[in-house]
Amino acid sequence: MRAERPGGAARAEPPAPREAIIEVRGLVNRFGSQVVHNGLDLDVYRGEVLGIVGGSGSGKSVLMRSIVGLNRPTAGSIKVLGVDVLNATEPEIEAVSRRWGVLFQHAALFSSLTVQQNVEAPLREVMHVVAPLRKALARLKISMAGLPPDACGKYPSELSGGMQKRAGLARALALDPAIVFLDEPTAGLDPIGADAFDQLIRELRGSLGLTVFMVTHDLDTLHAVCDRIAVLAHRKVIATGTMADMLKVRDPWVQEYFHGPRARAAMADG
Ligand SMILES: Nc1ncnc2c1ncn2[C@@H]1O[C@H](COP(=O)(O)OP(=O)(O)OP(=O)(O)O)[C@@H](O)[C@H]1O
Repeated sequence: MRAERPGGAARAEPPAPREAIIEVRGLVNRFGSQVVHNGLDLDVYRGEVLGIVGGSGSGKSVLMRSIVGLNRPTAGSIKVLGVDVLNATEPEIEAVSRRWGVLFQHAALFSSLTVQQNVEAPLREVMHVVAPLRKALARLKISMAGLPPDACGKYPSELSGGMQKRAGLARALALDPAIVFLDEPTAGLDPIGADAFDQLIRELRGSLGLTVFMVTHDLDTLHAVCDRIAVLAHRKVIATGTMADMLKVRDPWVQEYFHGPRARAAMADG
């Protein structure tokens, strides 16, 4: 929307302030003598796709697991959609966790259930949705994830890696989440499958207004899908910004990662 100046010339309105829907402050994660995070701060803004990068073992998965309640941090605070998840009551945690979906690295589907049953599971267990509606909603999510109708009756072992990821995504979308957490969504996919998955994430973000928190090593994905990148190193988030911002960061790991030949190829393809 544009406002008219008294003189008639159009003036752009200032951008709306960004709303942080995940706020991590002073996060510490220690396993025995190993300190993985030490005073980590991070904000994730509503509607953005944030890519989390960092060397192997830098604590990307531990960060994601801490936010979704699968890892109890040693210290710090985490707010998701305004809820202090480390100090909330059980009903508060249950309510807020319905508002996010998680796609784990290996999709983590129940192997003894069909795709349809996998996607129905949260609708049945969390929302107690009655069978006919549950089946219809599951079919909708499966199609939103780009799977054909005949995938509904298949077991995970009958699907390709890319289809398993899509089924995992369909399950993550089951409860109409505000936030989706993706752990290495394109790992193990061939380049065409990875591109298609990138495109799907972009489309879903656009159509559903999702906020996406994505752990990834995939430079093409960072370039194609992410609005912002957060770099984990030295037990903290050492830089956040766009791909262009990353090129200016002086840390040696960031320089090597974003200036290397693979990064140049990803930029050139974009
Ligand atoms: N439950 C746990 N108990 C002990 N150590 C753990 C636990 N979870 C994670 N770690 C350790 O924390 C460190 C960070 O692990 P994490 O899986 O978050 O790394 P990452 O950045 O996701 O790595 P990668 O890119 O290789 O997947 C690793 O050294 C790992 O061994």
